[in-house]
Amino acid sequence: MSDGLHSLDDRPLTVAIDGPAASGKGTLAKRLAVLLGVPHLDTGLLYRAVGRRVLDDGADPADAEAATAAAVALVPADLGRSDLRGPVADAAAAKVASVPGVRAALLEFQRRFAQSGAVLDGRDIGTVVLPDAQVKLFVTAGLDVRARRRHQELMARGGNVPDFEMIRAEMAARDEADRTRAAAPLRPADDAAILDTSSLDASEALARAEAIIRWKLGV
Ligand SMILES: Nc1ncnc2c1ncn2[C@@H]1O[C@H](COP(=O)(O)OP(=O)(O)O)[C@@H](O)[C@H]1O
Ligand SMILES: Nc1ccn([C@@H]2O[C@H](COP(=O)(O)OP(=O)(O)O)[C@@H](O)[C@H]2O)c(=O)n1
Repeated sequence: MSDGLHSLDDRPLTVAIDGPAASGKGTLAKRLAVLLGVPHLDTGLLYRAVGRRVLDDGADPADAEAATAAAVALVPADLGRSDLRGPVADAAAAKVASVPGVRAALLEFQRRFAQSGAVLDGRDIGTVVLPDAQVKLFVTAGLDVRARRRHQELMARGGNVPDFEMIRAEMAARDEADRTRAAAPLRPADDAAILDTSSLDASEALARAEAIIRWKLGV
């Protein structure tokens, strides 16, 4: 564990990071986990993997029964698939994520993962998965900034990349669906600190997050 960064009480240190698409929450979560010496779980991968399973079965990711069955059948190897990124996986993930049965099936795994301390990033970590997390961050950035980051990320990965306008429109639609769904909508927890990374690079965002954590933990 990093110098002086430890839990407030006897509980293992848990950090909940939520925010919209490509706000930088995964990059921050990964770096914070290294800093704190705890494991990191990218919970978006769970929904992406469920979406892929439904597509493999030739079903509609919005079909609650098919999506719930896929979530129940999820195995760790699914998270290592190479086709979990890109517009098709994005859309499928957001559709299965609005199904309550899917969310229920994934909840226990996420909580167990955090039992000995962890950093989790997603949409409902501070509100539903780990409501008692010692530190909650809501990472955000302007839509244009986020769409540019995702566009560059996909370009660097190679292959067929949708143009910027398309990425921006699909991202706005997915954010809206995540914010307005009935089941665990995307919103900051009441006790979350808001971290806007629009004009911060990844190192600056990490430094800001570390300062927030030190303040929260009083160290
Ligand atoms: N603060 C930042 N400034 C600039 N680019 C960033 C920043 N944080 C992340 N990125 C880049 O933006 C893209 C999306 O970041 P990521 O952490 O995957 O976002 P999220 O997990 O919120 O979807 C990645 O290519 C990442 O390298
Ligand atoms: N804790 C979570 C994580 C992801 N999700 C869903 O899964 C989708 C993909 O999440 P992600 O974190 O991988 O997406 P990006 O922010 O990387 O674009 C989101 O758009 C949500 O619909 C969720 O509902 N709850």
